[in-house]
Amino acid sequence: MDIKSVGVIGAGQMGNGIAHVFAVAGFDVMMTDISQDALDQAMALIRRNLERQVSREKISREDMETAMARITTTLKLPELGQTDLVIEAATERETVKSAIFEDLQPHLKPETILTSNTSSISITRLASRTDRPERFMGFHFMNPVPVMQLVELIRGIATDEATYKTLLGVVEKLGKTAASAEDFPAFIVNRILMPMINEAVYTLYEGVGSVRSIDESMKLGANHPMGPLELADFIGLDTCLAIMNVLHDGLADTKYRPCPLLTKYVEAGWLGRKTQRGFYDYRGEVPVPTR
Ligand SMILES: CC(=O)CC(=O)SCCNC(=O)CCNC(=O)[C@H](O)C(C)(C)COP(=O)(O)OP(=O)(O)OC[C@H]1O[C@@H](n2cnc3c(N)ncnc32)[C@H](O)[C@@H]1OP(=O)(O)O
Ligand SMILES: NC(=O)C1=CN([C@@H]2O[C@H](COP(=O)(O)OP(=O)(O)OC[C@H]3O[C@@H](n4cnc5c(N)ncnc54)[C@H](OP(=O)(O)O)[C@@H]3O)[C@@H](O)[C@H]2O)C=CC1
Repeated sequence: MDIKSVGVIGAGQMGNGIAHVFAVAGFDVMMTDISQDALDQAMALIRRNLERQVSREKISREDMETAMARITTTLKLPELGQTDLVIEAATERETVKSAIFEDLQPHLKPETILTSNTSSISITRLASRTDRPERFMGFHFMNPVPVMQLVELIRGIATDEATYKTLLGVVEKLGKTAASAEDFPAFIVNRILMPMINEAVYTLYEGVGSVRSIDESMKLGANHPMGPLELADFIGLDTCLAIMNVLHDGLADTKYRPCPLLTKYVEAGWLGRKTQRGFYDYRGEVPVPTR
């Protein structure tokens, strides 16, 4: 199937990055969210990130303006029904995602491919609640989307070969690299990355290191571009906790139990960069550790 138009659901950090890369690659993009504020902020952020690419001579100013013109926003989810490919990038909660697909379904063209950018939730289960499990896939971008090369492709049990091949072609058109993962909790990247982040939180919780010493250790001692706590703040602590819960419930193994300190931060509403406070406080000039 030839994909020309894309619908993006959720204008958070992933939704805006996904809209950005699809628009630059020449697709028409329609983005929706439940809040007009989120849509406005996302458009402003896309412009800022495109400006950054122009200033680093990654794209021309003309290409930037063409890309911006390809993105439209709407608060009306049904309007996305006419797009060729839908990418759901709303909050990492199964009830939220299922409700979105249920609301969208009556408005979909028969041939539209449905995908979810979920970090961890069963693709087979999400697909089974739609009218097209054979045209449903996990389409997992990494953060920040304009920079990260990888896209995980996750087939549910019913996904057909034509859908998989279509998405492989889309990834190629984006100039990114696809990796196939089987549909088990958190797939590949987060199955490995999230227990490491959770372990970093335990290391903090048990007093083995401070926020700063843990992050410095992994940056300078293991050559990670960001320390694990800095990365957790970057991803969003709510998302990290949601992924750990999916791993814990889905694999029924205590080695995946979320650290109580991670839970406490989320309960406080300290979700990382997006709320300006997490393992670091971002409200001042420079980030300051909160423990
Ligand atoms: C949770 C999940 O489900 C899955 C996930 O996504 S897990 C998270 C995966 N992501 C990571 O692990 C990210 C780890 N961190 C990094 O790789 C780096 O710190 C980083 C790329 C985010 C920033 O790198 P940095 O060197 O500190 O910053 P900076 O110099 O500003 O940026 C590097 C480049 O990216 C570009 N960039 C950064 N953010 C950008 C954005 N949002 N949009 C466009 N370009 C961006 C910069 O312009 C810069 O480009 P050049 O190489 O052309 O100069
Ligand atoms: N953060 C990361 O590093 C990565 C995240 N992901 C996955 O991407 C998805 C989005 O994550 P992320 O962008 O970080 O999360 P954010 O919290 O930044 O954004 C989620 C957005 O979805 C909106 N939303 C919530 N419910 C609905 C709805 N019913 N319809 C439309 N929009 C809705 C939220 O609005 P409001 O704020 O008003 O609730 C918010 O704007 C999750 O599934 C996550 O696991 C995948 C790869 C990396």
